[in-house]
Amino acid sequence: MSRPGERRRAARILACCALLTLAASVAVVLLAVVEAGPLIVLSGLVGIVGLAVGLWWLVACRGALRVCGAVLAVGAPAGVLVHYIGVGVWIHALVALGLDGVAVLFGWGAVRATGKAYVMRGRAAPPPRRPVLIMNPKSGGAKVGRFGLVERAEQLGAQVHLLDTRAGTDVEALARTAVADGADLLGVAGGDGTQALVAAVAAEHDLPFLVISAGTRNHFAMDLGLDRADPVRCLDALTDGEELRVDLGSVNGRPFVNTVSFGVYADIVQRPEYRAAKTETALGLLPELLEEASGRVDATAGQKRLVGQQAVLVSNNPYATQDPLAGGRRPGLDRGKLGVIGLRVENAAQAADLAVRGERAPGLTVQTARRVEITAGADTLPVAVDGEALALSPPVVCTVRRHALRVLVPRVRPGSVAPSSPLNWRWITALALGRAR
Ligand SMILES: Nc1ncnc2c1ncn2[C@@H]1O[C@H](COP(=O)(O)OP(=O)(O)OP(=O)(O)O)[C@@H](O)[C@H]1O
Repeated sequence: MSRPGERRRAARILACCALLTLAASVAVVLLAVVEAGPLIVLSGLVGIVGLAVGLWWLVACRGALRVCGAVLAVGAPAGVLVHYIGVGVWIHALVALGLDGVAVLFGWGAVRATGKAYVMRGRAAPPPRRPVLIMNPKSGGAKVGRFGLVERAEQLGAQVHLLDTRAGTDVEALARTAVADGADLLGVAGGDGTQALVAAVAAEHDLPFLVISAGTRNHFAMDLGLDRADPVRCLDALTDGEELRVDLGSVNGRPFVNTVSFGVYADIVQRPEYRAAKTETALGLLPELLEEASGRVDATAGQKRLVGQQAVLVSNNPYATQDPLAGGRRPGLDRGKLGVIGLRVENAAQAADLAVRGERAPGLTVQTARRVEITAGADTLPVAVDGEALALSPPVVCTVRRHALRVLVPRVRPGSVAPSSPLNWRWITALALGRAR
């Protein structure tokens, strides 16, 4: 489907389907209200509030209140379900939820058909002649060995350096030596922290950088649209690649590709016991960390001041926070902006407010900025940079360098591209009526 006329027609059909499905969902809810009375709407709302309050008590309190929180967090949604079963509308609820999901899918289909979905555009790039790849044999549960990455990379003409995980390797120095020896591409098979360090050296020398999804989380690879299930596919870039220009973050001069966290999360990941027992460690520390004034940070994001935040997340390009289909993803890595999410929740009422009103609640700030400065009362601040635990001296300044990094990616990438902004139903309606520009 390449011609504009055909695309427009397809977009209009999909927009009509989205609106019809949404209307069907509303009709099902109205039918349920007619059959069972308006109390079911109130019941749903009470369920959401109960869940939020329960979760707050679970994470922020200890002892009996924590137990009550766990019971409430499970009991509130279960209570709603029992109520809906009792009055015979649970099928309505399920069908309405399902229809909402389908409506959103049609909506995004319409957006994509118009070509309005944000896509990072690659440009043709010649294959590298002297690629050097740094591989971490331990990352991602030994993916380098399991997927035979060394052998495959060497078959494709790359020189491979394995990290010495016993002694520890200075990856930055290794990358600099490779450049001095004539590498015309640097690449990493490993975690995002290692990716960032080598990416910065590549950016400094204006060399292309190759990301191989051999880490545990591979968030950078995910938002580049790379295959996270099979890291071998990332090596296709060496023979059939294209180049993306993406942004590189910097926190007090140290590079980052994904996120920098301040506040409770950064504090928790500093603890040595965290790696082995994530949930237990978090639950053990959260009540004090959420309460303590000393752990709070202030942030200045562009013109906006965020005071006394329990957690601040700064990301290399903003996350699609409102998209149900794109949650936890960045639609583009090339917009020259930092995403900023600040959280300040003092009590159960504010947690409930957050659950009901989302981004409109005062406890949550979501915005973008080109520079973010974090200050705190303490001399050193725990900071998680791409998941790595560090301690930095405040003020901590995060900036982003637009298009600083050339990333060589396979021309054919299976990773889907996340939509760029929340679905705009007014625009979808205009599209369905043939009035959208
Ligand atoms: N520069 C290095 N030199 C030697 N060993 C390293 C180095 N960096 C990491 N390692 C070792 O490799 C292990 C895994 O590394 P890393 O945390 O980067 O990968 P990962 O946990 O799979 O990725 P991520 O959690 O970022 O997705 C570390 O626990 C450490 O033992």
